[in-house]
Amino acid sequence: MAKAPNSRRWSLPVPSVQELASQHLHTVPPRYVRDDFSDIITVPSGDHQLRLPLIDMTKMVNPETQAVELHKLHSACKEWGIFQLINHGVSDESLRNMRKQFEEFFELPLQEKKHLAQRPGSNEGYGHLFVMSEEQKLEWQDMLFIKVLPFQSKILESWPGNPYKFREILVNYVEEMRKVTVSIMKFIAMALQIKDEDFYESYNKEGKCDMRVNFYPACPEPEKVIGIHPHVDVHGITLLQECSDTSGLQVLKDGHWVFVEPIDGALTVDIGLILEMMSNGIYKAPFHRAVVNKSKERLAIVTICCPSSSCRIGPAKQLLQSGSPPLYKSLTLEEYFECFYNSPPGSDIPFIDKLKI
Ligand SMILES: O=C(O)CCC(=O)C(=O)O
Ligand SMILES: [Fe+2]
Repeated sequence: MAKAPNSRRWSLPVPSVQELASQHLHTVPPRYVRDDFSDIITVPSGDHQLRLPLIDMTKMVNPETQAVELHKLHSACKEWGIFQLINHGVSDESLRNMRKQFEEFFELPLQEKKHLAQRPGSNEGYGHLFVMSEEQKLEWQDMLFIKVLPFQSKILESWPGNPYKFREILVNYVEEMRKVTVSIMKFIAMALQIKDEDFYESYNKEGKCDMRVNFYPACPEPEKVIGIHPHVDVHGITLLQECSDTSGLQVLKDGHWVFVEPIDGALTVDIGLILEMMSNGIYKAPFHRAVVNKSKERLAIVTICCPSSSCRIGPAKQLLQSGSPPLYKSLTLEEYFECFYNSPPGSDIPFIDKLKI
């Protein structure tokens, strides 16, 4: 039996769900059956669904429409913590190319993908996150986790070399994602009336960025499994590219799980806990999860951004000048992640609470 991880920094190896799904099972194996969820709805119900706020980047740039769009952005971040972003400047070509590369990666034979399998001690690679015991229930997904920024030539080797254009396309994609992240953070600073340039510049050249690409195969009993368990993102900000029109991502809004309906070319932007802390709780990192589909697979490319490691994680000083008390502790990025990785899996709420004053 493999040695169990002693922190969330690495994960036990688990079977490939894609391989399981290819056996055309009629039922899912017990380890995937989630009796702990009673509210799994796997297809949008139509008329009465709430819709995520939609933010248009060009309207934030245009002086004539800026004030109104910034107000929308502020409300979206306060009330939802997540929104869909259109006209964000990332080219269709870049989105399409990246999607194609990841689709091709997941279509490779298992043996080929296993060249990138996670190793004990690290989350990087092909596998699963946060599996810490042989008894733990599993999610219905396979995942590739790679570090992308700050870019160093040695991290190239940990990226797929097959498909052969993968690395070149990823370098371009990440550069575009970095630009859009800095722009969003700049508009968020404006919406919060924070004048400190570090608030957004810390996501620029020294900013950290990882990618998590989730592949959710079709599932014979989708209402019995979970694609990704409810969680808040612990980083600064997450940009998610949907690769098809299959919905799966859900956000908890006023006690209800709301589907994020894919919009062609849009990015879904999700506030992470670091940004919640920096905004002194004005913005909230939302709980979200993914469900899976009976007949369709789904692929989501998730770019996870953090400020540079020299940045202090805690309420922005300008938000405290009016006498508002800090609601969160202030710590280094390293201390912050130490605290996260050493919290047991499934304990996101205690983790957040540990950071509150
Ligand atoms: O794949 C999805 O739709 C959700 C992914 C997600 O929440 C994550 O990777 O943190
Ligand atoms: Fe997430």
